[in-house]
Amino acid sequence: MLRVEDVSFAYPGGGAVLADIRFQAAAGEILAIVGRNGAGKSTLLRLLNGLRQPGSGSIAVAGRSTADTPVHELARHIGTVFQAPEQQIFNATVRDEVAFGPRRLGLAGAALEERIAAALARTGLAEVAGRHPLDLDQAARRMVALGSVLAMHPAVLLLDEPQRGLDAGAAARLEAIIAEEAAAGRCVVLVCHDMDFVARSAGRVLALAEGRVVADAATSAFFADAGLTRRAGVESPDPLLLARHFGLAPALTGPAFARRWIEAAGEPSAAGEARRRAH
Ligand SMILES: Nc1ncnc2c1ncn2[C@@H]1O[C@H](COP(=O)(O)OP(=O)(O)OP(=O)(O)O)[C@@H](O)[C@H]1O
Repeated sequence: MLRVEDVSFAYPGGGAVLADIRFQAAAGEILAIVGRNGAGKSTLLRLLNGLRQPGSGSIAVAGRSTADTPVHELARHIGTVFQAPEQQIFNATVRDEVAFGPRRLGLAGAALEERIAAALARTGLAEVAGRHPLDLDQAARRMVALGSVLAMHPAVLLLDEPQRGLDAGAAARLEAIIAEEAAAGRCVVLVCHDMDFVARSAGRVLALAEGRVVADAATSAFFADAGLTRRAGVESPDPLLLARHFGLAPALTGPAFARRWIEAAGEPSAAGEARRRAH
Protein backbone atom coordinates (compact mmCIF):
# COMPACT_ATOMS: atom_id res chain seq x y z
CA MET A 1 0.00 0.00 0.00
CA LEU A 2 2.93 2.30 0.81
CA ARG A 3 6.36 1.85 -0.71
CA VAL A 4 9.20 4.20 0.20
CA GLU A 5 12.51 3.63 -1.55
CA ASP A 6 15.81 5.31 -0.67
CA VAL A 7 14.17 8.65 0.06
CA SER A 8 16.21 11.68 1.02
CA PHE A 9 14.95 15.20 1.59
CA ALA A 10 16.15 18.69 2.55
CA TYR A 11 14.05 21.87 2.90
CA PRO A 12 15.13 24.61 0.49
CA GLY A 13 18.32 26.19 1.79
CA GLY A 14 18.59 23.69 4.66
CA GLY A 15 20.59 20.58 5.43
CA ALA A 16 19.40 16.96 5.05
CA VAL A 17 16.26 16.25 7.09
CA LEU A 18 15.68 12.68 5.84
CA ALA A 19 18.27 10.29 4.41
CA ASP A 20 17.99 6.82 2.83
CA ILE A 21 14.48 6.12 4.12
CA ARG A 22 13.20 2.77 2.94
CA PHE A 23 10.12 0.88 4.16
CA GLN A 24 6.84 -0.57 3.03
CA ALA A 25 3.49 -0.77 4.78
CA ALA A 26 0.72 -3.15 3.82
CA ALA A 27 -3.07 -2.98 3.86
CA GLY A 28 -4.34 -3.71 7.37
CA GLU A 29 -1.13 -2.57 9.04
CA ILE A 30 -0.88 0.05 11.81
CA LEU A 31 2.57 1.61 11.68
CA ALA A 32 3.77 4.13 14.28
CA ILE A 33 6.54 6.53 13.33
CA VAL A 34 8.41 7.57 16.47
CA GLY A 35 11.51 9.57 17.35
CA ARG A 36 12.76 12.70 19.12
CA ASN A 37 11.53 16.21 18.26
CA GLY A 38 13.00 17.21 14.91
CA ALA A 39 13.79 13.61 13.85
CA GLY A 40 11.85 14.17 10.62
CA LYS A 41 8.54 12.41 11.34
CA SER A 42 6.15 15.13 10.16
CA THR A 43 8.35 15.80 7.15
CA LEU A 44 8.07 12.14 6.20
CA LEU A 45 4.26 12.40 6.38
CA ARG A 46 4.39 15.46 4.08
CA LEU A 47 6.35 13.37 1.57
CA LEU A 48 3.92 10.46 1.83
CA ASN A 49 0.89 12.65 1.03
CA GLY A 50 2.69 14.46 -1.79
CA LEU A 51 2.80 17.92 -0.17
CA ARG A 52 6.59 17.74 -0.60
CA GLN A 53 8.66 15.78 -3.07
CA PRO A 54 11.76 13.80 -2.12
CA GLY A 55 15.14 15.15 -3.27
CA SER A 56 15.96 11.59 -4.32
CA GLY A 57 14.27 8.20 -4.14
CA SER A 58 10.62 7.39 -4.76
CA ILE A 59 7.31 6.96 -2.94
CA ALA A 60 4.27 5.02 -4.13
CA VAL A 61 0.83 5.19 -2.49
CA ALA A 62 -1.59 2.44 -3.52
CA GLY A 63 0.55 1.92 -6.62
CA ARG A 64 0.71 5.63 -7.58
CA SER A 65 3.98 7.51 -7.61
CA THR A 66 3.73 10.70 -5.53
CA ALA A 67 6.01 12.38 -8.11
CA ASP A 68 3.56 11.79 -10.96
CA THR A 69 0.22 12.16 -9.17
CA PRO A 70 -1.29 15.59 -8.37
CA VAL A 71 -1.86 16.12 -4.64
CA HIS A 72 -5.65 16.41 -5.06
CA GLU A 73 -5.72 13.08 -6.92
CA LEU A 74 -3.45 11.46 -4.32
CA ALA A 75 -5.85 12.71 -1.61
CA ARG A 76 -8.41 10.19 -2.85
CA HIS A 77 -6.10 7.43 -1.69
CA ILE A 78 -4.25 8.92 1.27
CA GLY A 79 -5.97 11.02 3.94
CA THR A 80 -4.07 13.14 6.45
CA VAL A 81 -5.07 14.43 9.87
CA PHE A 82 -2.55 17.17 10.61
CA GLN A 83 -1.12 18.03 14.03
CA ALA A 84 -3.10 21.28 14.06
CA PRO A 85 -6.63 20.44 12.84
CA GLU A 86 -7.27 24.15 12.12
CA GLN A 87 -4.97 23.72 9.11
CA GLN A 88 -7.54 21.60 7.35
CA ILE A 89 -10.90 22.91 8.58
CA PHE A 90 -12.56 25.51 6.35
CA ASN A 91 -16.30 24.80 6.29
CA ALA A 92 -18.87 26.60 8.43
CA THR A 93 -20.42 23.48 9.99
CA VAL A 94 -19.09 20.14 11.18
CA ARG A 95 -21.46 18.40 8.77
CA ASP A 96 -20.25 20.37 5.75
CA GLU A 97 -16.67 19.73 6.76
CA VAL A 98 -17.26 15.98 6.89
CA ALA A 99 -19.28 16.10 3.63
CA PHE A 100 -16.64 18.03 1.70
CA GLY A 101 -14.35 15.10 0.83
CA PRO A 102 -16.98 12.56 -0.25
CA ARG A 103 -18.73 15.29 -2.32
CA ARG A 104 -15.46 15.89 -4.14
CA LEU A 105 -15.27 12.14 -4.79
CA GLY A 106 -18.58 12.54 -6.66
CA LEU A 107 -20.84 10.98 -4.04
CA ALA A 108 -24.38 12.32 -3.77
CA GLY A 109 -27.80 11.36 -2.41
CA ALA A 110 -28.14 8.37 -0.10
CA ALA A 111 -24.54 7.23 -0.59
CA LEU A 112 -23.28 10.65 0.51
CA GLU A 113 -25.68 10.80 3.47
CA GLU A 114 -24.53 7.35 4.57
CA ARG A 115 -20.87 8.38 4.51
CA ILE A 116 -21.59 11.55 6.48
CA ALA A 117 -23.76 9.81 9.08
CA ALA A 118 -21.20 7.03 9.60
CA ALA A 119 -18.29 9.45 10.01
CA LEU A 120 -20.26 11.67 12.43
CA ALA A 121 -21.36 8.67 14.50
CA ARG A 122 -17.90 7.09 14.67
CA THR A 123 -16.24 10.32 15.74
CA GLY A 124 -18.98 11.15 18.26
CA LEU A 125 -19.89 14.38 16.45
CA ALA A 126 -23.52 13.72 15.49
CA GLU A 127 -24.85 16.07 18.19
CA VAL A 128 -22.64 18.95 17.11
CA ALA A 129 -23.08 18.44 13.35
CA GLY A 130 -24.64 21.91 12.96
CA ARG A 131 -21.96 23.78 14.96
CA HIS A 132 -19.04 25.71 13.52
CA PRO A 133 -16.00 23.41 13.86
CA LEU A 134 -13.82 26.23 15.18
CA ASP A 135 -16.32 26.86 18.03
CA LEU A 136 -15.52 23.38 19.36
CA ASP A 137 -12.64 22.51 21.68
CA GLN A 138 -9.32 21.20 20.39
CA ALA A 139 -10.21 17.53 20.94
CA ALA A 140 -13.49 17.87 19.02
CA ARG A 141 -11.73 19.76 16.22
CA ARG A 142 -9.31 16.86 15.93
CA MET A 143 -12.29 14.53 15.61
CA VAL A 144 -13.78 16.79 12.89
CA ALA A 145 -10.54 16.53 10.91
CA LEU A 146 -10.53 12.77 11.43
CA GLY A 147 -14.19 12.44 10.44
CA SER A 148 -13.64 14.39 7.23
CA VAL A 149 -10.83 12.02 6.29
CA LEU A 150 -12.69 8.84 7.32
CA ALA A 151 -15.65 9.84 5.14
CA MET A 152 -13.42 9.56 2.05
CA HIS A 153 -12.47 5.92 2.74
CA PRO A 154 -8.84 6.44 1.74
CA ALA A 155 -6.61 3.36 1.39
CA VAL A 156 -3.98 4.99 3.62
CA LEU A 157 -4.61 7.14 6.72
CA LEU A 158 -1.88 9.45 8.02
CA LEU A 159 -2.42 10.67 11.57
CA ASP A 160 0.01 13.22 13.03
CA GLU A 161 -0.18 13.11 16.86
CA PRO A 162 -3.87 12.13 16.73
CA GLN A 163 -4.12 11.44 20.48
CA ARG A 164 -2.84 14.87 21.55
CA GLY A 165 -5.29 16.76 23.74
CA LEU A 166 -7.85 13.94 23.85
CA ASP A 167 -9.34 12.87 27.17
CA ALA A 168 -9.46 9.15 28.03
CA GLY A 169 -12.88 8.63 26.42
CA ALA A 170 -11.95 10.33 23.16
CA ALA A 171 -8.60 8.52 23.07
CA ALA A 172 -10.41 5.18 23.46
CA ARG A 173 -12.74 6.16 20.62
CA LEU A 174 -9.73 7.04 18.48
CA GLU A 175 -8.05 3.72 19.27
CA ALA A 176 -11.21 1.87 18.25
CA ILE A 177 -11.40 3.82 14.97
CA ILE A 178 -7.76 3.05 14.16
CA ALA A 179 -8.32 -0.68 14.83
CA GLU A 180 -11.53 -0.69 12.73
CA GLU A 181 -9.80 1.05 9.83
CA ALA A 182 -6.98 -1.52 9.84
CA ALA A 183 -9.51 -4.36 10.10
CA ALA A 184 -11.27 -2.90 7.04
CA GLY A 185 -8.00 -3.26 5.11
CA ARG A 186 -6.70 0.29 5.35
CA CYS A 187 -3.09 1.09 6.10
CA VAL A 188 -2.80 3.42 9.11
CA VAL A 189 0.38 5.43 9.73
CA LEU A 190 0.57 7.48 12.90
CA VAL A 191 3.21 9.82 14.20
CA CYS A 192 3.07 9.69 17.98
CA HIS A 193 5.08 10.84 21.01
CA ASP A 194 2.88 8.92 23.48
CA MET A 195 4.47 5.49 23.78
CA ASP A 196 1.56 4.08 25.79
CA PHE A 197 -0.70 4.97 22.87
CA VAL A 198 1.79 3.45 20.39
CA ALA A 199 1.99 0.24 22.44
CA ARG A 200 -1.81 -0.04 22.56
CA SER A 201 -2.49 0.83 18.91
CA ALA A 202 0.36 -0.02 16.56
CA GLY A 203 1.53 -3.38 15.29
CA ARG A 204 4.81 -2.05 14.02
CA VAL A 205 7.20 0.78 14.85
CA LEU A 206 9.41 2.74 12.48
CA ALA A 207 11.86 4.80 14.54
CA LEU A 208 13.68 7.80 13.11
CA ALA A 209 16.74 9.50 14.57
CA GLU A 210 18.28 12.50 12.84
CA GLY A 211 16.41 11.71 9.66
CA ARG A 212 17.42 8.06 9.41
CA VAL A 213 15.57 4.84 10.18
CA VAL A 214 17.10 3.33 13.32
CA ALA A 215 14.46 0.65 13.88
CA ASP A 216 11.71 -1.04 11.89
CA ALA A 217 10.24 -3.75 14.07
CA ALA A 218 7.10 -5.28 15.53
CA THR A 219 5.96 -3.06 18.42
CA SER A 220 6.66 -5.76 21.03
CA ALA A 221 10.17 -6.39 19.65
CA PHE A 222 10.90 -2.66 19.50
CA PHE A 223 9.98 -1.99 23.12
CA ALA A 224 11.64 -5.20 24.33
CA ASP A 225 15.00 -3.92 23.06
CA ALA A 226 16.26 -1.13 25.35
CA GLY A 227 19.05 -0.39 22.85
CA LEU A 228 16.48 0.40 20.13
CA THR A 229 14.33 2.65 22.30
CA ARG A 230 17.47 4.49 23.46
CA ARG A 231 18.65 5.01 19.89
CA ALA A 232 15.18 6.26 18.94
CA GLY A 233 15.17 8.56 21.98
CA VAL A 234 11.77 7.37 23.24
CA GLU A 235 10.48 6.14 26.60
CA SER A 236 9.16 2.63 27.19
CA PRO A 237 5.39 2.29 27.81
CA ASP A 238 4.45 2.51 31.51
CA PRO A 239 3.05 -1.07 31.75
CA LEU A 240 6.37 -2.42 30.42
CA LEU A 241 8.35 -0.41 33.00
CA LEU A 242 6.03 -1.67 35.75
CA ALA A 243 6.32 -5.28 34.59
CA ARG A 244 10.13 -4.96 34.59
CA HIS A 245 10.05 -3.37 38.04
CA PHE A 246 8.07 -6.27 39.48
CA GLY A 247 10.09 -8.92 37.64
CA LEU A 248 7.09 -9.97 35.54
CA ALA A 249 7.05 -11.07 31.90
CA PRO A 250 6.88 -8.11 29.44
CA ALA A 251 3.50 -6.34 29.19
CA LEU A 252 2.87 -3.50 26.72
CA THR A 253 -0.61 -2.51 27.83
CA GLY A 254 -2.53 -2.09 31.09
CA PRO A 255 -4.67 -5.23 30.55
CA ALA A 256 -1.55 -7.25 29.64
CA PHE A 257 0.13 -6.04 32.85
CA ALA A 258 -2.94 -7.09 34.87
CA ARG A 259 -2.79 -10.57 33.29
CA ARG A 260 0.91 -10.90 34.12
CA TRP A 261 0.16 -9.88 37.70
CA ILE A 262 -2.63 -12.44 38.03
CA GLU A 263 -0.48 -15.14 36.43
CA ALA A 264 2.30 -14.35 38.89
CA ALA A 265 -0.19 -14.64 41.76
CA GLY A 266 -0.62 -18.29 40.71
CA GLU A 267 3.09 -18.87 41.18
CA PRO A 268 3.81 -18.46 44.89
CA SER A 269 7.42 -17.32 44.60
CA ALA A 270 6.89 -14.78 41.80
CA ALA A 271 3.70 -13.41 43.37
CA GLY A 272 5.29 -13.13 46.76
CA GLU A 273 8.27 -11.30 45.32
CA ALA A 274 6.03 -8.95 43.26
CA ARG A 275 3.84 -8.20 46.29
CA ARG A 276 6.86 -7.70 48.55
CA ARG A 277 8.22 -5.12 46.07
CA ALA A 278 4.82 -3.42 45.82
CA HIS A 279 4.70 -2.67 49.55
N1 LIG B 1 9.05 24.16 6.67
C1 LIG B 1 10.28 23.90 7.11
N2 LIG B 1 11.34 24.60 6.64
C2 LIG B 1 12.59 24.36 7.06
N3 LIG B 1 12.90 23.42 7.99
C3 LIG B 1 11.89 22.71 8.50
C4 LIG B 1 10.54 22.90 8.10
N4 LIG B 1 9.75 22.03 8.79
C5 LIG B 1 10.58 21.32 9.58
N5 LIG B 1 11.85 21.72 9.42
C6 LIG B 1 13.04 21.15 10.07
O1 LIG B 1 13.14 19.80 9.67
C7 LIG B 1 13.56 19.00 10.77
C8 LIG B 1 12.55 17.88 10.98
O2 LIG B 1 11.32 18.46 11.39
P1 LIG B 1 9.98 17.60 11.57
O3 LIG B 1 8.91 18.56 11.95
O4 LIG B 1 9.79 16.75 10.38
O5 LIG B 1 10.39 16.69 12.80
P2 LIG B 1 9.44 15.85 13.76
O6 LIG B 1 10.17 14.59 14.03
O7 LIG B 1 8.09 15.75 13.20
O8 LIG B 1 9.44 16.78 15.04
P3 LIG B 1 8.27 16.94 16.18
O9 LIG B 1 8.23 15.64 16.90
O10 LIG B 1 8.80 18.06 17.02
O11 LIG B 1 7.00 17.29 15.46
C9 LIG B 1 13.72 19.91 11.96
O12 LIG B 1 15.08 20.27 12.06
C10 LIG B 1 12.88 21.12 11.59
O13 LIG B 1 13.40 22.29 12.17
